[in-house]
Amino acid sequence: MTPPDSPANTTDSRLLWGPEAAGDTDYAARWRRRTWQLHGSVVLSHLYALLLFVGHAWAGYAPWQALGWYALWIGAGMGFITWAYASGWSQTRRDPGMFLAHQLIAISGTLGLWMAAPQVAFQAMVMLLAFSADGFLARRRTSFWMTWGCTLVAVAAIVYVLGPQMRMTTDTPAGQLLAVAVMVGGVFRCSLLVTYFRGMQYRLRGAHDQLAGALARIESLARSDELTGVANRRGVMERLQQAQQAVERQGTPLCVALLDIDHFKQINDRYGHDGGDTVLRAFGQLLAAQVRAIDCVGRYGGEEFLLVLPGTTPSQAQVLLERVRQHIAELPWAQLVHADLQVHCTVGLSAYRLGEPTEAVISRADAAMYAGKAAGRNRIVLEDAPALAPAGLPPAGVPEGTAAQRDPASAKVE
Ligand SMILES: Nc1nc2c(ncn2[C@@H]2O[C@H](COP(=O)(O)OP(=O)(O)OP(=O)(O)O)[C@@H](O)[C@H]2O)c(=O)[nH]1
Repeated sequence: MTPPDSPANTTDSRLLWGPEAAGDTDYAARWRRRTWQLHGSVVLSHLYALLLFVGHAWAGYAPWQALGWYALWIGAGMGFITWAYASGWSQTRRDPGMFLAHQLIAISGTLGLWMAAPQVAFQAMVMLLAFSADGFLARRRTSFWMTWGCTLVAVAAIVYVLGPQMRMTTDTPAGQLLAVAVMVGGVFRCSLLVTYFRGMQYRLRGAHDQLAGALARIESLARSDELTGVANRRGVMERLQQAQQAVERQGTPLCVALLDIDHFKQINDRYGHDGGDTVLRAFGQLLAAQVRAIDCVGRYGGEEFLLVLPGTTPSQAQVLLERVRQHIAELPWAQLVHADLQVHCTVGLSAYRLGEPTEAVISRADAAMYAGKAAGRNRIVLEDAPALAPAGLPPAGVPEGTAAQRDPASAKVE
């Protein structure tokens, strides 16, 4: 019944600890409700025990006087605990669930009855064990061991002292019925505890599943780019590092490509930030659709995308990138942004060399990409290779031809 530690919101300095002390009002309300439920179940169990002892007295197995003292003791104890909960006094104790008090009242009451009416010792023992089963609920080590220690000592002492007088009340039909009722009550009380723990287990499992789901979503968000839906820089770099490790083990090829949308600033200037965002989104989604499942597309910077292509040679990568380049040109930009818009990109491609850091392969792809920009854009440049013009397009800067031929995006947006 003792609450676990809880986060602090606003604190109540009158309290030593517990949910109210930590200012967790939701948790405090839940905890109070559960405490009252448990307390209610204990009170009902005592009432049931009392009823059984009334039966025993009525059947002549126990003196009415002993029963009276028992009822008085348990009634006073339960009254005290109810007051402690209701007044908030229990919250100032180190054991706000009053766990130990519950146990001591039950154990001492049952022991008293046992001594006063040894004829019902067997029944009292069953009840004592049932009440002591609450020991499972103790959070504090001392409460747990004190409960079990007291129970063990009490049972052993009584068995040694009253052993010869102990007997089952099975010599009359009423006694048999009472013995069965006692057993049923004991088992019922234990099963209540099991049900309580089962409920707690399910609640914990539910909370755990929710947390695991939330964590998975957070992890995925931490690695994906909100605008385009592809991996963000962190995500694509992690993927590159994983690919690098596999390549180091297996010696398979690995290529990286850096794709930079040409004259993106002018796209932004002419069609607004929303138009630019639409271009980025469509660009990222097209890349993701064109690559294999083991490849990774990530937004490396503003209008720069990084492709990680494990198991791919530079010539295979060039085929893929050429296909991507053509698909980009064929995207329905007129519907997406504006009829005048044409989008193309410059790509730098490099192949991973065994033993080098991942930054090195990216830096070569970056250098190749800048070589492509310098050579007129809209082309794929392999590291250490001359930045040739793409098939079907004259190299940028060629004086003859239209502006669109030289540089479609810039020509349209300038
Ligand atoms: N709409 C939009 N624009 C962005 C985003 N991130 C960066 N940018 C813009 O992208 C533009 C990049 O411009 P530059 O680095 O000059 O490159 P560029 O205009 O593409 O020129 P080149 O790369 O030389 O062809 C800048 O104007 C940035 O503000 C974004 O998330 N959304």
